[in-house]
Amino acid sequence: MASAPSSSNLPYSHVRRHEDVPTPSAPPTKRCNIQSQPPESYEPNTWLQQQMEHEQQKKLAEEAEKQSSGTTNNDGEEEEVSGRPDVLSKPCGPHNRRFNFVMVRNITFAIPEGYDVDGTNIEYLGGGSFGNVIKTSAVCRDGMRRWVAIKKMREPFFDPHHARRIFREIKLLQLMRHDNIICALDIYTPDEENDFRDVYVVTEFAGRSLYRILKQQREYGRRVLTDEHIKFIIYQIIRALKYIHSANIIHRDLKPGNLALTDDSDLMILDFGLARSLEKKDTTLTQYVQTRWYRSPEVIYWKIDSYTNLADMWSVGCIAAELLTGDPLFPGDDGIASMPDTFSNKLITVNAQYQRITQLCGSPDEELLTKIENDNSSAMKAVIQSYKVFKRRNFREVFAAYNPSADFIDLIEKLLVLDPEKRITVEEAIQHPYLAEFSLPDDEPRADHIFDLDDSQARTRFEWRDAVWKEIMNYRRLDSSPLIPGEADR
Ligand SMILES: Nc1ncnc2c1ncn2[C@@H]1O[C@H](COP(=O)(O)OP(=O)(O)OP(=O)(O)O)[C@@H](O)[C@H]1O
Repeated sequence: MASAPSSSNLPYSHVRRHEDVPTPSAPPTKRCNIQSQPPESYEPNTWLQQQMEHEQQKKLAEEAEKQSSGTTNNDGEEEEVSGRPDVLSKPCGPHNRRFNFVMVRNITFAIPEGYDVDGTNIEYLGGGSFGNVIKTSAVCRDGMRRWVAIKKMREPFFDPHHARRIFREIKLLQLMRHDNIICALDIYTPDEENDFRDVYVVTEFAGRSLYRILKQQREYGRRVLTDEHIKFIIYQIIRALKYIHSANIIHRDLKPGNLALTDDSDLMILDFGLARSLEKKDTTLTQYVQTRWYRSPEVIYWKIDSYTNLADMWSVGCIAAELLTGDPLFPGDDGIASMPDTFSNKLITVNAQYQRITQLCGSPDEELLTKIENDNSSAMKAVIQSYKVFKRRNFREVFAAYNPSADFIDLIEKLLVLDPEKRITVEEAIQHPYLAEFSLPDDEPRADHIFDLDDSQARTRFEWRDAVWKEIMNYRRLDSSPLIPGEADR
């Protein structure tokens, strides 16, 4: 494998390192006079951290003021973290581990013995439709203490569809081995087999999500991601996709919320809940799989025969443009995404987003309309033809205010192409001149085999539950996995 380019050429490290972390029991530093503007030289997360500490300071000051004026908070608001973290359960679950039960934002997290459960060191990272995530740290088998993210799955066996999603995510988090892709460090449950309800997946804490960084940029009206950061971020996404696509997997949910950035600008792709294998014909390959704003036109509008991993490349184009401008490229009306996925609803509801896409990328040409007709129906073609027709715009003019390089424009022009068959592939994108500064072909690995997710057969939710149980039982711990007490002596 070629060595990483010398750090003098790079503003940050090329490949992720597993950094040691300071002992988290140290009290958080209290700072005063924190600048509201980022200093000239900074890393995005350092700046973000400062803003968050600033906000925290303000909150603490407001609370202190309330208390001194006798107006204590009696409105029933819960503390962020509560519980009795020093009380360990009896050994339980499939591996007879002991757990602390800690309440974070009204959600009880079972945290295995050996992890840091001091409330002041636990941070709530966020929650989506499938789980809630907290950050803490743990001493690992290689002797290092790492920050970790613990995801408690939300009602994992609610129905077969949901259970399969959890199964897939767990499977992929074990199969993926790449610097820019999150992998599982621990998978556990405190439950016994006959009462198996909760699933926890532990991954290395990968930094702040790009969604948060971009949101803070907007809120503070200051661009923190430089052109160099943007290029390095795009390079790392494409480097990861090269690996993912070579394993015949489509991510299907690339968006800023699923990308995390460390202080060194190392990027990790998170969350493989919607990923699927390319080979399997799968009825859940619906139009509603990707987050709407980053979804490719062939996923939203026309038939999904040509829905290959090129849909991920469209998402990269949307993310790249958002990194440049700071704003989502095609913000649609998300409220309508909850409507039933019928043909007519799709046509009614997609209008706003469709218009935004075609205003920039142009309406389908005759060649694409013919493909749409062949893959779908003449009715579908007629509906698409009934929409207002736009000509593709000159990207250089559209983005001129942001001063992008000619190479950047050339890359996004090749990513944001309506016809997936004409869109740039990941193998082509990684060789694009825009990324030449970072590209090291010998250090852009492909997967060494095609991943078999073993998820295509129809199963009941109980069968999926059994399959997840087996995954927990058979999970092979890594050197970077948290140490199970007593394990070091074995
Ligand atoms: N390893 C990690 N490091 C840093 N942040 C993380 C990590 N894992 C998850 N997060 C953050 O936790 C939050 C919620 O996680 P996640 O997106 O996995 O939940 P979800 O229910 O699957 O969400 P969605 O509905 O988008 O699929 C997100 O903001 C994400 O950035």
